[in-house]
Amino acid sequence: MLDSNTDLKSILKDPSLLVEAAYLAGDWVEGDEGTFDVLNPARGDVIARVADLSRAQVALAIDRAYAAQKEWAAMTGKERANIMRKWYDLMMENQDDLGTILTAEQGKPLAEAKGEIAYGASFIEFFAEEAKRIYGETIPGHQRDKRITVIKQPIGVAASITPWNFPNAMITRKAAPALAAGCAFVGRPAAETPLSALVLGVLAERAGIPKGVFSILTSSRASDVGKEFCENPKVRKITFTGSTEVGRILLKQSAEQVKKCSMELGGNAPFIVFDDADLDAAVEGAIMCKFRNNGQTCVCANRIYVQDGVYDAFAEKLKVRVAQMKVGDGLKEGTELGPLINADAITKVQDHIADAKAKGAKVILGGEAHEMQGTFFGPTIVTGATKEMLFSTEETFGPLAPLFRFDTVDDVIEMANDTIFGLASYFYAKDLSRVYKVAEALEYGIVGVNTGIISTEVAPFGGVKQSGLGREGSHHGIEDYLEMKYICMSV
Ligand SMILES: NC(=O)C1=CN([C@@H]2O[C@H](COP(=O)(O)OP(=O)(O)OC[C@H]3O[C@@H](n4cnc5c(N)ncnc54)[C@H](OP(=O)(O)O)[C@@H]3O)[C@@H](O)[C@H]2O)C=CC1
Ligand SMILES: O=C(O)[C@H](O)CS(=O)(=O)O
Repeated sequence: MLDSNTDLKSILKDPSLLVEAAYLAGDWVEGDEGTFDVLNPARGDVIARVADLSRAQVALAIDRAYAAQKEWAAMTGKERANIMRKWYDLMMENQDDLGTILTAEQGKPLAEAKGEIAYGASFIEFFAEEAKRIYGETIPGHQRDKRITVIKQPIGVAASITPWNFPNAMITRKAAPALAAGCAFVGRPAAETPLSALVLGVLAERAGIPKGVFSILTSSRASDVGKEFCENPKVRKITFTGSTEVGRILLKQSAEQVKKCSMELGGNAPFIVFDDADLDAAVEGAIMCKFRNNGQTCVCANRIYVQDGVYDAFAEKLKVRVAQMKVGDGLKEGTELGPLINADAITKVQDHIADAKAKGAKVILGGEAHEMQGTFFGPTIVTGATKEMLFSTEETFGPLAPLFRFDTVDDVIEMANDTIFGLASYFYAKDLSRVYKVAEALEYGIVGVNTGIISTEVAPFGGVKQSGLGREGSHHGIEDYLEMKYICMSV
């Protein structure tokens, strides 16, 4: 475990995986703007000083990506797949170290961090296989002498901006389909979590991904990098995961050059427990769904709706289970809830609790900063939640579970859909006709039925309404990196 006398390198099996230079088109470079600090959220101390690239360096990476992409796209799908497969293997061989680096900079418990590495790697494995299956089609001609063929080609250079909450998987979920399609990839990781991104560069280099095809561009100036990505004509695709607010900025900036955009934005997931649900299973599902990554996940349950007849029983069972959850340093054995990412995250949780209390909600568990101080916060449950409270309209992004009471199926569908967001939703019920009715009525891109975990590389992940554009993962995920070309031939 990391303590104040031990640096991060010393607890890695392969210390060369921890790098502070940026990976600019196959070269490891210093930042023209110096360095910026990476903190361990569990302790608040500096664990690395990472290259702070200038906008000109970002532009250079794009130039090189643009040049390298042609040769990468010219390879067969199988050639690209073989290199990507090696990249996947290296990630899994180094899963422990990658997990340790992730926990040290992001805070989530080590078991969860290792789980994220396997999840992140699964996108590389999956899309490496898809590289061989980028099929076109033939369409019967509209005239006797016409033959119509449709081919799919890589868009070109894809630029990605990703958040701190899944510092590995949010990058691989974009880079893997991009590379499989034959695009080059330039990625800017969140300033809070650049180390998990840079190690992907180390392993990409070891796997033999050609210079220029994959870059990790660390910078403390998110908006400068975002502008370069959107304004540089050599970038043809913008892919983003993060808040709806920043998504809107990137969409506006991309409009000038009509760039293709994929947006995986905020959520406000309803989690519904009907009176015929298996309550114990619903409690376990709610815990996984709400407290995964300490609530800092855009598919986390944000509003928990419980039907009148089982409300009190569910609240009591949830309280008993959540009270047992162990809060601590993610690198410490047995920790189930790590710290939040920073002080702003704590403030947001506190604001949501204070607002709910002022409007009549009752805190039945937690509600206060944890005894460990810093950015630790005790898991919290409030009852008597109503639509006037802040968490009805805003993502809390923290360990707060508000319980709303409802009466009928129609009531809860109306409440669940009463939001600008539409990413993930969940419900627990047994009655089959109710299951179909509710699954169809929820205005969300993802519906979990009798499960609190829906993330997998084989399914299309994404939202409707202001939760985003496009889908990531599954065979659909590669389409966002391909252009369709129709060839009309007269014979
Ligand atoms: N969909 C999801 O998975 C996520 C949703 N969110 C939601 O957003 C809220 C705020 O979290 P936060 O991390 O601040 O999310 P942001 O949307 O602000 O950040 C996500 C990424 O965008 C970068 N960024 C910020 N501003 C710009 C800009 N103008 N141009 C280009 N890139 C930019 C950030 O960089 P930097 O880190 O350097 O600021 C980060 O890499 C959360 O509470 C949650 O509700 C947050 C994260 C993930
Ligand atoms: O893949 C996931 O489970 C999530 O994408 C993480 S997030 O984007 O919902 O936060």
